[in-house]
Amino acid sequence: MQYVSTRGSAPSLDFAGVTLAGLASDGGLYVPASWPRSSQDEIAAMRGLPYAELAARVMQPFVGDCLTPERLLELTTQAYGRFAHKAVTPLVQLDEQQWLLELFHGPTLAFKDVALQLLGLLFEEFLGREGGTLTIVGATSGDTGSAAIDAVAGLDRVEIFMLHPKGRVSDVQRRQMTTVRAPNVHNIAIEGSFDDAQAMVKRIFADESVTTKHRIGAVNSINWARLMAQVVYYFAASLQLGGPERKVAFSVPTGNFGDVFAGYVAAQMGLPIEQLVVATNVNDILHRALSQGDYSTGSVTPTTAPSMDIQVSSNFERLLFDVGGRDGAALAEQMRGFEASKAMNLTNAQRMGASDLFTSVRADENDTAQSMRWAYEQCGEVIDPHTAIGLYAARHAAQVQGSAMVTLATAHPAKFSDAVERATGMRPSLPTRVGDLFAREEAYVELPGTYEAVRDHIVANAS
Ligand SMILES: Cc1ncc(COP(=O)(O)O)c(C=O)c1O
Ligand SMILES: N[C@@H](CCOP(=O)(O)O)C(=O)O
Repeated sequence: MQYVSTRGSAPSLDFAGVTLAGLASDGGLYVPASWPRSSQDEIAAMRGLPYAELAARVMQPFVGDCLTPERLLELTTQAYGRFAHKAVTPLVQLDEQQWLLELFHGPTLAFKDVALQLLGLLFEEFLGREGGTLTIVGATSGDTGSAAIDAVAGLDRVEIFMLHPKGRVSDVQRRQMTTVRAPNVHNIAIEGSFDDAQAMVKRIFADESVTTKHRIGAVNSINWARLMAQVVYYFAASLQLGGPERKVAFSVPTGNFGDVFAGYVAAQMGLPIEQLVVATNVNDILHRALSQGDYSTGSVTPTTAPSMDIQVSSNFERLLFDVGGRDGAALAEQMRGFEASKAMNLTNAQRMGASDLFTSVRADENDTAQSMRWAYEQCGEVIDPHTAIGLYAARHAAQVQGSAMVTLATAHPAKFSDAVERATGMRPSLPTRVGDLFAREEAYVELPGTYEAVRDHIVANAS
């Protein structure tokens, strides 16, 4: 399997290459040169497989000959061995039509663990073969940071610098990052928003004063391997609910468009998906883009779902590339315009292409709280604000008769216990597996929100 850049001019790479590269050298994102397809019989034959085996089966075409099937299975078995639930991503039924897909049974209590536990192992595997080290620079609105740090803390060949927006992540999220004391982990709180942090990360990849000295890597969903691992749970849920014979719809709390793009990939692979509902909070650029073609940024409003407080949604570029006819030169031009003006209109082809599978719903803070209350009072389920936005969207999207609707439950409610308690009167407690988070000492530096300050700090501290 070869991968091409959405901006058309970076060299194509194999799976090991894209895993270590993160971002393409032309500023684009890597996608498979073509989508591997499975027949309905092949998909049906995956029913009943343990999660690690299903993962290896679904991911093998993307990995190609970079890993043998046996080695891939060893890695998925190791990655998912740390999950607290045997099913890894269990389904919970809410009513006749609504289901939750719980993605928070990993070590850091959010869906990011599903991909990052594997990505840490892939880094070790490929760096072990090639030699050398990787300096990871990442941006987080809370969950990617903790999951990535957990996955790479203590690794010999990897060092991580994680940027989070100061004061805009929950206490649990911050502590999950800043209490990890390993020599290869560096936490940075910047003045500004997640978008500011993400823009700095992308800029570092293009900064020769850094890249000539350090091999820069990515743990954000700009890294293809992240998305690939997230495709698997769409298969897992569908197969349990009668797929591939029955079509299933998914509602996905969305920020950087990675999780929902993984659903799109599952559909391209042949998994029958009825609909993908893009659920946003008041930072609703994706809702405006999908419903009106208007992809223009505003300022970011802090909400009770901080991990979705995002305006510039990295992976939307992957969708625009695929539904817009895979014209890298044209997309590069369109993205240059967007980067200059912070606004763009989708082309007709992009709008029409996206509307085949995607719909969108926006939930404000009131809707989010009400959704948490509904889940608790009507179904006995305590859910976090991000999941609540997904569930609100699932219940308000134009329904397709008869299909099961699965909301991705992206974080454990205890990561956002203040917001959950305010909405439901019930304070969720942290599972014991996260340990004594509030007793441990934190370590992080605070930097101004300028690129130069962050770059200089990384250069001065990278080994
Ligand atoms: C809990 C939670 N839900 C939803 C999202 C949005 O996911 P994505 O950025 O893949 O769209 C995030 C952040 O990525 C998150 O941390
Ligand atoms: N919500 C995310 C933001 C980063 O998204 P990613 O999926 O691109 O890593 C977070 O929790 O950090």
